[in-house]
Amino acid sequence: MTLHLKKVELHCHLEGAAPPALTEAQALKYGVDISGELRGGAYVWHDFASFLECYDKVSEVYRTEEDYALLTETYLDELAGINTIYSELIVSPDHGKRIGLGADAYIAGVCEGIRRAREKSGIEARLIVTGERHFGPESVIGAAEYAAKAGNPLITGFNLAGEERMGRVADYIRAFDIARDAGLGLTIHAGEVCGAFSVADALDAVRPSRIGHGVRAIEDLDLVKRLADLGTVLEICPGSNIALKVFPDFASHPLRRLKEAGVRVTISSDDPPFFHTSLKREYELAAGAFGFSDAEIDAMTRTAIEAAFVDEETRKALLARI
Ligand SMILES: Nc1ncnc2[nH]cnc12
Ligand SMILES: [Zn+2]
Repeated sequence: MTLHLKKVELHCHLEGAAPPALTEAQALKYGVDISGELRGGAYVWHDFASFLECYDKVSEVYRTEEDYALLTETYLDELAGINTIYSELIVSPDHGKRIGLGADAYIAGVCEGIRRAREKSGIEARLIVTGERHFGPESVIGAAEYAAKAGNPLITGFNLAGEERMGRVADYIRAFDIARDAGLGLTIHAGEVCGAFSVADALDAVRPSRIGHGVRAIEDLDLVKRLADLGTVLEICPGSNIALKVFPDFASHPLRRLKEAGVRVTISSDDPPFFHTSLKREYELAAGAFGFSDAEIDAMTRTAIEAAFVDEETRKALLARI
């Protein structure tokens, strides 16, 4: 039982958190046939590529500022209900553009959702703008430029997500330079679908303070030592990794081995309903399948706050609550 533990989440894609029932209602509202992507209350995909396609299609039924406010509020309310005090949501202005809403209205809706949730429960949230590799390198630069120029105090980070097998991290350096120059925190999806080389690429080309997943670093023990020495924080999403068959089962998942090697690890849910998980379940897995004590779980939560893309005053206030 982990309900009593305060929780923090650093890695959750907003559209990836869309409850199937809400998506169903949205599809009905707009007369969109979603039966290829959502059946029997579950999202339908069979591998990483088809997951990304499903994700993009599901995103198309969130079309207005209010749709995004509702989606954000719904997810943050769920998190607050399990004792979560801080959440970083990965948002993609490109998804807003693709449905004709536009990046500004997309972000305005998300910010309104944050405001509503915070008013009810006090949950604190920040946004990480992401570029999607499968939308092409130019769009990733566009996402970085958008994040840099937005002047929105809730946008505090920049990420690279999407099809990891498309290009190498070095192809996206310009986007990260733009984000770094704007003072945004940097994180990169690496070592999820691709092997250890992808994590090494991220460190060589960008050296972000955090890496999304990074779990396949375990294939190269020198790289694991490098992560530990650098203090790079891994945003680990065990349920996602098992659903995507990155590892066959929790017994072979490297969360504990990475932690014991001195790597700074945290736990998140990634795209919870797509992967039949939730932040609640990820904390339960940490206690159950991985056998971490409450003190060890609290230490990971503290690591997450230390690595959060927030101002120092907020960080201090959050740390005081663990
Ligand atoms: N797990 C994941 N990896 C890469 N890109 C994503 N976009 C949404 N979920 C993702
Ligand atoms: Zn992710």
